[in-house]
Amino acid sequence: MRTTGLLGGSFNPAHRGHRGVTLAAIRALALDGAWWLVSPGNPLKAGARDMAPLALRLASARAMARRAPIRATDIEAKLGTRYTIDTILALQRRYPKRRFIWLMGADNLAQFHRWRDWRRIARTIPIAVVARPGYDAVAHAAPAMGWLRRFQRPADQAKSWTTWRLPALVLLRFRPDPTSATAARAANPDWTRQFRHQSRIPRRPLG
Ligand SMILES: Nc1ncnc2c1ncn2[C@@H]1O[C@H](COP(=O)(O)OP(=O)(O)OP(=O)(O)O)[C@@H](O)[C@H]1O
Ligand SMILES: O=C(O)c1ccc[n+]([C@@H]2O[C@H](COP(=O)([O-])O)[C@@H](O)[C@H]2O)c1
Repeated sequence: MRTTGLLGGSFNPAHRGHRGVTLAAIRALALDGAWWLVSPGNPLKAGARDMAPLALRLASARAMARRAPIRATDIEAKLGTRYTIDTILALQRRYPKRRFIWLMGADNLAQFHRWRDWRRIARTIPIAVVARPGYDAVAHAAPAMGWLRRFQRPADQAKSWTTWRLPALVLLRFRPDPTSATAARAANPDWTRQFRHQSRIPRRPLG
């Protein structure tokens, strides 16, 4: 049984924080690897004016995932899903022999109650939340935590996540990484330029 972490995101662009927290989560959860689901469009960010085209965000994610057990994918575009609940159900159907865990940063936990069918997501897949600088208090006070807290598992048992009854939530704390795509865009507003020539290269399918 292969175990895979799923990190959904805009990756506008991908940065070292994505790579660092994914590698740390792979270790903490004893995963075989992780897939980055580069979103065709976060439903809560519809109309964001500085959102680069999917092909360029995917190219940046592939570059950042290089030489790591991480696959950067546009699988949501291929599946035709945009809402996380639909993506998870489709992936579980398509890969019945694989066990998935949903990874997200603490900032996303603060918004989680606004996601479509968020309680159903928690009943469908275990969730690992990664601490993010500045979001500790926000995450603990997150509206979704009012319901999720009772399903929280100790971080020192994280490696046994495949045995957990759902819902199950674990809060992982590594050395917090302050990197963000907002800061990366501010430092390099023209970041898409370096990926323009790579964005049409096809990749082998997920195994
Ligand atoms: N430095 C980080 N520490 C912990 N989690 C992170 C970090 N950077 C990104 N993530 C998580 O990775 C996922 C995808 O993030 P996303 O692509 O939106 O990057 P971002 O840096 O949060 O972007 P932006 O600054 O544009 O909001 C989210 O679950 C987010 O919480
Ligand atoms: O399903 C939803 O309603 C939903 C609402 C907001 C965000 N998400 C997902 O959350 C992930 C993180 O998005 P982002 O833009 O914060 O990187 C990404 O996979 C989105 O598709 C999902």
